[in-house]
Amino acid sequence: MKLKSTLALNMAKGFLVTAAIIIGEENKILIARRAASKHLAGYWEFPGGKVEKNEKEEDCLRRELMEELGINVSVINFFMLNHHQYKEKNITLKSYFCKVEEPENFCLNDHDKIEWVKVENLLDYQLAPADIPIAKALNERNSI
Ligand SMILES: Nc1nc2c([nH]c(=O)n2[C@H]2C[C@H](O)[C@@H](COP(=O)(O)OP(=O)(O)OP(=O)(O)O)O2)c(=O)[nH]1
Repeated sequence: MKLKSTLALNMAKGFLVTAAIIIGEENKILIARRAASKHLAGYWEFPGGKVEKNEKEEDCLRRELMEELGINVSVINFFMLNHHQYKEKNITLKSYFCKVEEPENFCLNDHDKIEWVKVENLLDYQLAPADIPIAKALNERNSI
């Protein structure tokens, strides 16, 4: 039984996922809470999503942010890569600093809540486990 579950874990599907670290007024960062019925429902994340075949990561971010939140973002630069193994899937999470063009026009299609949060308060939220290293790394920087 143990061998079977270990095998199942090793054979879990892998995905490349992008995450946008969107910096707004007062250097606050946008986080969004995953809606019910999604994997990790109720957890807060940096918006983004799975990279499609032949898609550039920057294009994925722009597409996902438009689909999920109805916003146009400019991708500024890459921040960090981390791997995380969930029970059902492995993800390689690549985060990028982004800027939103019109912060007031949000439309929540995949999330039930968004918040602008100071870097030092990010870890007070129930973040998706893969996002905790990102929040920690942001806290370790002197400025964002
Ligand atoms: N977008 C995003 N996903 C994250 C983060 N942290 C984290 O563990 N994930 C996980 C949750 C999901 O299992 C996976 C991304 O899938 P998704 O459901 O958001 O992406 P998607 O819209 O392209 O996928 P789908 O629902 O259409 O299948 O990565 C994060 O900060 N942002």
